[in-house]
Amino acid sequence: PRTTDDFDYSNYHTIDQIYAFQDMLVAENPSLVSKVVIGQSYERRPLTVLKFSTGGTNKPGIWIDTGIHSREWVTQASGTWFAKKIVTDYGRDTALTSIPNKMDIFLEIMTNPDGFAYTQTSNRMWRKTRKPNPGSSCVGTDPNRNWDAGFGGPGASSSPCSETYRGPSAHSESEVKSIVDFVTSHGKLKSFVSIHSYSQMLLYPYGYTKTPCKDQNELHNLAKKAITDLASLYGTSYRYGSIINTIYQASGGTIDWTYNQGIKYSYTFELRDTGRYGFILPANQIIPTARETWLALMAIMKHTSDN
Ligand SMILES: O=C(NO)N[C@H](Cc1ccccc1)C(=O)O
Ligand SMILES: [Zn+2]
Repeated sequence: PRTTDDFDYSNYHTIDQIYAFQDMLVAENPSLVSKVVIGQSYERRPLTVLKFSTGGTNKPGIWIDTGIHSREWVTQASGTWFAKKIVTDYGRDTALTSIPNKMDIFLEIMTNPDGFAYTQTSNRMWRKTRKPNPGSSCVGTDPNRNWDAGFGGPGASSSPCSETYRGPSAHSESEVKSIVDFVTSHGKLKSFVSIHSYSQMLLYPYGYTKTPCKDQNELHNLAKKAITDLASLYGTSYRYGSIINTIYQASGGTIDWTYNQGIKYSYTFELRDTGRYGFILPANQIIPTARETWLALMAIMKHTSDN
């Protein structure tokens, strides 16, 4: 496609097509969108973040990532649609326009590019990173267990062959450490949303402990509002609650770390479906999934912007 207007949002794309999309979007919208490279993957692919900003310095920010688990293809596809939605609605939709006027939005679409490339060439069901593990024939670390939040506790594996291998140490994966460094240096993120599939859930901290997070009531009520907005479009029903109570115990998870950094509005989405297709969601569900999820994201971004 020559422009992001004729990019096919209703289909899955290759890693190169998604990188090219990001560059096209920046080129078409230089006053709103820029590309920040926050690091490199193990195989030296750039970790690119789209920044949506109306300028100014030291503004608060909102972070959204998709594709941290590479096989969850509807999330990178939805992230692409979100990026186009922001530039389309800015200056046209009042609710959206007020967000970048107050806060920068950071969107990392390809958060695990090595794993994503691997799902396209070798194993569609690949989840982890692609860094080899010394002393093992098994490759990769689960980037949703590698964060320094209850790291190494119950709900992660010490075996390199496990899908939930936590890695040799917290932040050992460059795909994770690059975000850690970005979050730390930015210092003013108010919301952090990490998007996975599947199960149709909206989850907030904690996963590593049953202890309720201090903002549990507010996060629970906001989650309820967000999934109600989501359901208003096609009736898609989501469950919501803390990670440990809603899905299972998991240690070293992304949003447990971001929440403990003081980023109050930390959420994980589990997009469609509930298991009929699972990670192999038909492409004709990409746009409906992106549209309904956007309503929930708008609820979270509006609440973040107002508080
Ligand atoms: O894998 C997915 N979804 O794709 N999420 C599950 C559950 C989860 C969600 C959020 C934080 C920690 C754990 C996982 O095992 O990582
Ligand atoms: Zn996942």
